[in-house]
Amino acid sequence: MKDESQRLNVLPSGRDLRLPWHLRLPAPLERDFAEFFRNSVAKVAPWAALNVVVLLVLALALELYISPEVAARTWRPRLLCAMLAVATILVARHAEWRRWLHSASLALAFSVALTGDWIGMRVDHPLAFSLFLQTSLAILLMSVLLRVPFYWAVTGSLAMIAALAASLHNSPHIDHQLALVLLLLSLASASMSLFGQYIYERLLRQHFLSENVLFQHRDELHSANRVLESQATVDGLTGCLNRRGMESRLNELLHGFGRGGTGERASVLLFDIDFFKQYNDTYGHQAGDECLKTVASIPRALTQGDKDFVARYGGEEFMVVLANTSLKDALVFAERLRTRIEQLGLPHAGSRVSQVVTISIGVVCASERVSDAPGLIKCADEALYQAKGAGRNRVAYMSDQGRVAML
Ligand SMILES: Nc1nc2c(ncn2[C@@H]2O[C@H](COP(=O)(O)OP(=O)(O)OP(=O)(O)O)[C@@H](O)[C@H]2O)c(=O)[nH]1
Repeated sequence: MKDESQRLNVLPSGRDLRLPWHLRLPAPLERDFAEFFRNSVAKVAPWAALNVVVLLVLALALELYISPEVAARTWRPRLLCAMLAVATILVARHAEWRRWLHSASLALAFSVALTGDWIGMRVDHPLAFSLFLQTSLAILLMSVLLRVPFYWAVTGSLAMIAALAASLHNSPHIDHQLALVLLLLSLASASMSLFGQYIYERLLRQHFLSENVLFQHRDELHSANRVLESQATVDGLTGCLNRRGMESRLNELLHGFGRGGTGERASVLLFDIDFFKQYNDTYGHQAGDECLKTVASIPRALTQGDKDFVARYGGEEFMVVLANTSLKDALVFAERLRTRIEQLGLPHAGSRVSQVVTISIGVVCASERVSDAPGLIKCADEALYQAKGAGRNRVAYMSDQGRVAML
């Protein structure tokens, strides 16, 4: 019972939206998410990188304030950071380079952190230790502004704090107590930013999953609609258009032909299998179905234009519409169709006109006189009726003047 309901419920449900605590999604979704994430990061990366440049300029101003000598010694690492920030902007701008975006962001964050540590070790000034706090700043930049994926951010933060600890250990100006305070401060800001990063990425993944499920719903609905649409316009037995499909295609094709509309001249052929009732009576209804399928396959194979089509008009009555075709050409087509079906040689013992299955055809071409679908069908029907009356297995047509004649 449960299996049955699962089978019927092909659309994803709310349960598919649940996200595990570790945030990882199944492999194909994870790949799509990575792409989605990079694109979302790309939107903020230029601003984040610009932010870095502004911070570097402010840091330079601070150094100049401390001593121009300090600034003179630190321009190289600052320049490297600025260059990396600009590189990050460039990477974010090109879709094909974006897969390097997170690596570029991490490189930038490391440079910011290491620059601070490096300068801090060399500046002999009580304010020097503030430069060590760039590790915390870099972690914040990386996690919040540059949006490095959570697991990368955790690894990157640990590496930066380890680098900070090593720098502090080697710095002659900073005593152990101050070093511990700096480390704890960095750890505290790193945990805060990582927590924020975790929440942010969770929300982003949730949003991505919801969108994904919505898209799946939309695709399922589209394909269901396509199936329904084709079921509504195609005849199940012969695969031709049904009457509804025929009417809409014919109206679309003619659309105001002869009255300044966008439609074009078309010829309509209506044909009917001769003595089909007797065929059914002689060979049975199932054989009758097979006969209908075989007969329908001939005009379908003969029509070539994109806009031409074959429709099952009624039980054993079919319609062929030839777009942009004159009456003369339509009559050539009709005669070829009649001959091909006769040449199939399907035995028809009940027929009074032949030993094999034959058809009668009525043809009309759109003109100033008749240019709409109902008018053309009526004329083709009238010609078909006369073809039957004249002995069947023949083509009759209605001229532009409205007279029916035999081919
Ligand atoms: N096997 C089968 N027979 C069908 C189908 N649809 C309609 N028919 C049969 O087609 C026959 C049509 O009979 P009529 O309208 O008298 O036409 P006819 O016997 O071909 O006579 P004429 O058109 O005057 O030559 C009927 O016996 C219907 O039962 C179908 O899908 N399958």
